[in-house]
Amino acid sequence: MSKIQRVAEANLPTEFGLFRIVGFEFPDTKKEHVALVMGDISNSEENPVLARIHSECLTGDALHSLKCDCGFQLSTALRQISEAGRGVLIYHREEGRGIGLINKIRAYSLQDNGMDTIEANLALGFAADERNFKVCADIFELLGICKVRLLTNNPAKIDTMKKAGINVVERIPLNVGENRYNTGYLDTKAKKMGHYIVHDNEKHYLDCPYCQSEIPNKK
Ligand SMILES: Nc1nc2c(ncn2[C@@H]2O[C@H](COP(=O)(O)OP(=O)(O)OP(=O)(O)O)[C@@H](O)[C@H]2O)c(=O)[nH]1
Repeated sequence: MSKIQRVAEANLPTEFGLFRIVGFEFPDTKKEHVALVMGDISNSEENPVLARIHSECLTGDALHSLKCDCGFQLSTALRQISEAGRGVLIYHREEGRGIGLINKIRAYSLQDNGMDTIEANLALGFAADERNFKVCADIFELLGICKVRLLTNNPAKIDTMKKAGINVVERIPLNVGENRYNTGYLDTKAKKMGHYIVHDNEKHYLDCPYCQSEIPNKK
């Protein structure tokens, strides 16, 4: 498979401020991803860039679903980047953890009947997570970024970045939008996928190797 290429860019005013939107495309498959960029990101070696890898979730990001935390994470990440005046959000077009929108709806139907988010994927013949985050490392590279402070609860994103040569100097938790419709989903991600989800404030400090410096009063 060919490597993704940077193919287009323009200004994108948003409710969180003025971003540049940069478009990326695989020459052979025409598969597209985008990044929203704010501020001067050219000097990440000296000043690591606040960054978010956000996988596509039409239901959460655009249709205000409460079944997941995606829409809340998207707006919070854009707000945090805007407040910092500098950062990048990669909008990673891997809907439904890579199974696509219609299959995610099929998975939701199985969840309506009692399965959790992982069991539903497996029952449909997919892996728990079909995403490939390597393309996001390639996008960071095309943007000239080598060091990031990553907004995420997902250890797989950090591992893939590190293996691909993107230095994650800090993990910044993104625990927002918990509600009675997504508590089970968040629990499953924590228990079965190792996500650093916090219900009580201490937990992720203890579990997350990237957050050790934040442990209050740690000896
Ligand atoms: N298959 C499936 N996908 C889901 C479900 N709920 C949400 N998703 C998808 O899960 C993905 C969540 O993306 P992210 O929020 O970037 O990733 P994450 O793995 O939760 O990691 P962080 O948010 O960075 O902690 C999106 O692609 C959603 O469309 C579900 O029940 N089943």
